Amino acid sequence: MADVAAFAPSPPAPSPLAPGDVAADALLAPWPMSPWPAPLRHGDDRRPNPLFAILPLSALAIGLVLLVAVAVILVLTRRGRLRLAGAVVSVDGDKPGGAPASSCGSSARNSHNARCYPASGCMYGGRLGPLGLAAAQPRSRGAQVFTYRELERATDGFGEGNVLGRGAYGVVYRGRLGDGTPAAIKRLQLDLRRQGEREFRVEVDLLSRMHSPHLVGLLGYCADQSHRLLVFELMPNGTLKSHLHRPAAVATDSQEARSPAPPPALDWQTRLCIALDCARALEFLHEHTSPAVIHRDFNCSNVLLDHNYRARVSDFATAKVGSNKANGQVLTRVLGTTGYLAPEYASTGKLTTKSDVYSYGVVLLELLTGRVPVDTQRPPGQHVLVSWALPRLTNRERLVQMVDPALKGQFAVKDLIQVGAIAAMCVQTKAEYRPLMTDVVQSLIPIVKKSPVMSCSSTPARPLQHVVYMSPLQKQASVAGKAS
Ligand SMILES: Nc1ncnc2c1ncn2[C@@H]1O[C@H](COP(=O)(O)OP(=O)(O)OP(=O)(O)O)[C@@H](O)[C@H]1O
Repeated sequence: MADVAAFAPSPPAPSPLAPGDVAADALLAPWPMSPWPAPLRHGDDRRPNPLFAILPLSALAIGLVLLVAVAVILVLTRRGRLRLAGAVVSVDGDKPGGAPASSCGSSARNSHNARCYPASGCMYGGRLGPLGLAAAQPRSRGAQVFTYRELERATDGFGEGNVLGRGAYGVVYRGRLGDGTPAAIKRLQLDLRRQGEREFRVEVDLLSRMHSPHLVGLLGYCADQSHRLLVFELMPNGTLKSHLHRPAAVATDSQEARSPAPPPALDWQTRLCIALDCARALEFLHEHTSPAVIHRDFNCSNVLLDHNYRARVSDFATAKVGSNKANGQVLTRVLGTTGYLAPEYASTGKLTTKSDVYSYGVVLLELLTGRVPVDTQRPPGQHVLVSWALPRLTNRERLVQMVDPALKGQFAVKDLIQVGAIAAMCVQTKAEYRPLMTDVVQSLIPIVKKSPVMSCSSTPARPLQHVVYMSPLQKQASVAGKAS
């Protein structure tokens, strides 16, 4: 009877029905839908159904098993993610199968300010297939969301004194974020047709997912009402253009116009390091992302230099995520900068990663010669850098003569010939003959490494101790300089 007492219901509340009515009521509907057996009623002397004891216990056991299963799945998923993230980081290294120069393991030690995010959402990172990684990774981690007021405070109310430069889509200000981080804050000018909105979205979308030490980092953004701002890592040494083409930069860059003295010309070693950094940036976009990203506006004002003159590629406003079609072509309206456009892209709008390779070749020529891509002030035949340089790149004597006079002959002719050959390949008229950026990287690595003062992370703005090459004219000038 003890069993019966245990399952006996509490005394019924006083009922408005007569005793006979209660019985009739119970007969009509004894919990018809319930899976549980009906409890014994007063005066019922049948033994209780044993299911009463078994079912709650089995439910408890099933619950426990489910909990353990969920916990195991969570642990396995997390391990898998970490492995994927490790692979993302390792794709950007020097050694084909070894530890990457800029991997997380070495990034803290490297003085070139390498950044990587082992657990961040690098949707496009790694040769890991287009969808698997995208599905496994969170969308974004690094980019913070700022309010307009925060960025207004960071730039002293967007004061003219903080202007770093002006681009087609807006003004870039130097700023200091609330936590003290220096930043370059780009305030986009949206016109009535909200032009600039697409560019804003593309930059946020791509840069918050792609992380490479060779791309400028997006710290955050602001989309407060009609304001659109992008917050980048500050690159203290500005654009490559401002170092290579000083007079043009002074005319357009108010910040640098106020600088007391122009910085010394970039030396040969620094130029080689910049060339390699840029090649790695494009290699990352083309080969280590899926689908490939085509920068579409690679030029020397989109190459920014950090405090060690290490280069990072910026400005993804017009970047295009390549198609997965077999021929890898994207048909698009022609955007980009005069003098850097690949001929097939300029004439037909057919965009491929090889269009970026051509633009890279032009930048390489600028590094070698110190000339701008198009200069109508020069004598006839010398207006367009590529057409002027191409026949000279394969002739040793003429190649040496075309080198930037600011280098004062301080370069190794052997290296020059090799770099000239790479440039010649990149600016070939036929896109299919141009190399892949991976090939360019692999060709540049030994040239950069074998240099006697090789240290891409050292401060470069100092003359080399040894003169590797000096033309007779330069020798004369040097002797005259020393004598005076
Ligand atoms: N992260 C940064 N750190 C330091 N300076 C920067 C940074 N980003 C941009 N700048 C400065 O701001 C200028 C304008 O940059 P922005 O990206 O808006 O235009 P651009 O690339 O020069 O030209 P366009 O957008 O028309 O192609 C640059 O030339 C550079 O001087």
